[in-house]
Amino acid sequence: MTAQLNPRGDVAVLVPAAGAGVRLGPGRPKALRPLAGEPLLVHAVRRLAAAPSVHTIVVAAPAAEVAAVRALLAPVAPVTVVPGGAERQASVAVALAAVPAGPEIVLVHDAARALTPPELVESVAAAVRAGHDAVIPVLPVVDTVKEVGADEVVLGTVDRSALRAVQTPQGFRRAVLTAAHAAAGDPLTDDAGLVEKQGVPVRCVPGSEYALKITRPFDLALAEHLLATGG
Ligand SMILES: Nc1ccn([C@@H]2O[C@H](COP(=O)(O)OP(=O)(O)OP(=O)(O)O)[C@@H](O)[C@H]2O)c(=O)n1
Ligand SMILES: C[C@](O)(CO)[C@H](O)COP(=O)(O)O
Repeated sequence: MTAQLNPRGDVAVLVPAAGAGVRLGPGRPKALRPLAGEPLLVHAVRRLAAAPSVHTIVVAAPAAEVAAVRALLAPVAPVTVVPGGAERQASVAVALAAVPAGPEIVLVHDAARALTPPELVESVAAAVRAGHDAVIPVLPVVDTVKEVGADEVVLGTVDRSALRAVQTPQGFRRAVLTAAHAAAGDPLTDDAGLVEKQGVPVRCVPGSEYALKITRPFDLALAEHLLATGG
């Protein structure tokens, strides 16, 4: 059944989904690869559409797959599909430009984080609504972290108490994200990085283990297991 988005919602979600998935190995663009019989992107969009605050979803698809992605997502939720760029940052910029007037909170969410629960979408949006201009979900770093030289010899042990692993969705007041992308230079790996460069404080909220980024084959196997066991 096609989900309905909330016409009174205040959140637009941009979904960069144009990556190749090189680290996953040869195959179709990552967002279109199957997870328990459905493309990663379908899992991701279904969960976004289940978040009550979401008014708009814009997907940046691989340029050659725009028509296919429109057809794929039509039964899932009403979404806008645009062609993505060569870098994640460019894909986000194209999607941002396609957001209609209305939503004043914009979330950016990797298609590759296909099992992200709607509750995380809501908690990030709520933190922006509460007055934080930029919000990221984070998890503590669980391993010891070493700085290593080019010769693979350890230079030192990093104090991990101040480190966090960063997930998506990352949430922003719309004007803040728009300004950060307008000022962007060389591509960065996340949108909060662009906002940081503008001097805007970025607030952390608790992330979710289910928001793992499916990057390597092990991650896909883990996601399959999580789905099979009720994730
Ligand atoms: N030009 C790009 C590159 C990445 N992405 C998206 O950004 C998210 C995070 O990127 P990542 O998981 O690293 O995906 P890939 O770039 O596809 O991975 P790889 O580096 O292994 O090719 C993904 O949903 C991916 O589709 C995008 O929209 N446009
Ligand atoms: C945006 C992101 O998912 C936050 O962890 C991450 O930075 C994407 O990085 P990648 O190198 O493109 O996987």
